Amino acid sequence: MQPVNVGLLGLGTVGAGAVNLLERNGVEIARRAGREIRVVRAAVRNPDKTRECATSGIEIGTDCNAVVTDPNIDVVIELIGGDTQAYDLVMAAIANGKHVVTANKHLIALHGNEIFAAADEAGVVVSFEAAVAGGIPIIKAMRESLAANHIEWVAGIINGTGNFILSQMIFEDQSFEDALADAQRLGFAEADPTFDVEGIDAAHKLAIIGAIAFGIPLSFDKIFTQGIRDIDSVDIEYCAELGYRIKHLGIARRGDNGVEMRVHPTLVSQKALLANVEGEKNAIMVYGDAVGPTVYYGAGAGAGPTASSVVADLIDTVRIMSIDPKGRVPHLAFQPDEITDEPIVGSDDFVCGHYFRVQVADQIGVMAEITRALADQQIGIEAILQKDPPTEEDDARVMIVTKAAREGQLMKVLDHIRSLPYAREGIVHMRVAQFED
Ligand SMILES: NC(=O)C1=CN([C@@H]2O[C@H](COP(=O)(O)OP(=O)(O)OC[C@H]3O[C@@H](n4cnc5c(N)ncnc54)[C@H](O)[C@@H]3O)[C@@H](O)[C@H]2O)C=CC1
Ligand SMILES: N[C@@H](CC=O)C(=O)O
Ligand code: NA
Repeated sequence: MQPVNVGLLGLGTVGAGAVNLLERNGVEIARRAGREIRVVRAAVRNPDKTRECATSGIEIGTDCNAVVTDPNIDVVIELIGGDTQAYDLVMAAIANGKHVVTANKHLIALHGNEIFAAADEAGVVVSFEAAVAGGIPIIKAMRESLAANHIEWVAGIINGTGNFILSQMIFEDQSFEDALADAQRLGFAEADPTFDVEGIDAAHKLAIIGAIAFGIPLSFDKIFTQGIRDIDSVDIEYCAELGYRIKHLGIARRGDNGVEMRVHPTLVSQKALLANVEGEKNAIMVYGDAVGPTVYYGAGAGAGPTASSVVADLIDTVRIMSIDPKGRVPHLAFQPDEITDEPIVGSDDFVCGHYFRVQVADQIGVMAEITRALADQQIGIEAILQKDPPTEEDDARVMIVTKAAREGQLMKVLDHIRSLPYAREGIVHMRVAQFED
């Protein structure tokens, strides 16, 4: 049988990782795919740059359009990132009848609805396992292996760079900036690392997870998004005393009013599996009504792990090239005409435990006032910690973890505390994870 010809867009961290993997495991990969797979052409920005992979046998140029229109190419792998040029190129590849593999969550989260419709129309597949949690086969697990379940919630650490930074700050005493620089050097970070530290990359991934879990359109712009930049090391310490780790989580959950989709720093019980996921590792919990909780753990970033998913998608693509398009696994798990809009709830309706840190003048009655404000909103207390601040001698710091409560009610409490004459400026608020392993 004729080999399958692949055209590559971008030969950076993941592109080189994919070429290396195809080279190293080529024989075994061909035995699995049923055909030999060869990368015949690649478009790069700078052809003179030294690559992290062998390039013999690959025609290297700078014209991406020439790759996506090349009649000799069967599958296009898009690894340039971003959602402008990548969008035009992926749509052009589809229009030219090519199957596409991409690791680009930014592209899928923002334009996936349109891309998948075009792919279905053209009878080609667009695969994107590497786009969510790098090397962890979470798309396949949710789209195929859990297909019998009503999925109730998904919660996970889905940005390797952010988790790496938090781990380095806690265990290596590294500064935020130094840890981010290391993540960039190691190839985990996005081209624009603000995507990692501001939670945007995690929100891209959560949009994909939510669509696949609940049969809704990709809804990136409706996701509540907070990053890790404002996490203060004192809160890391206080939360540890209270029995929690701070993790940056993406959470998608079906509630009574619709679907909750949120990305933010979260207090996770130290005993929970997710609390103990370190470095660039990712872990995702999926709760299905039949299967119960399941956990998927592994490397969420880096050349090898991401290439593992890219090449697995490529093998799948080769296997299904001869199958009738109607019989293929749907892009977003649900048949295209079964995807329904559901309301995505606003932050006032999030229901979870809350952590807040407030600094107050150390006077009699202050604590009673704070606990009364919580009681007035029917919010129970899980734990309280009081500490002296390092400098202001007449002040006290109060840290409270509440029981599950509607966020709108908690906000009323915080507004009330802010209005008290003895409350200092700047209340820190984080949410507490509600799931159990
Ligand atoms: N690095 C990682 O751990 C992971 C990356 N991804 C995704 O994989 C994709 C690629 O990421 P990396 O390989 O890390 O990025 P990278 O920056 O190392 O590589 C991208 C390459 O594409 C080239 N490029 C950009 N625009 C181009 C154009 N118009 N024509 C030709 N070449 C162009 C760049 O020069 C660069 O060499 C991104 O979408 C990223 O979000 C996904 C999962 C993990
Ligand atoms: N920058 C991303 C790469 C993988 O998706 C991350 O750090 O998780
Ligand atoms: Na994945």
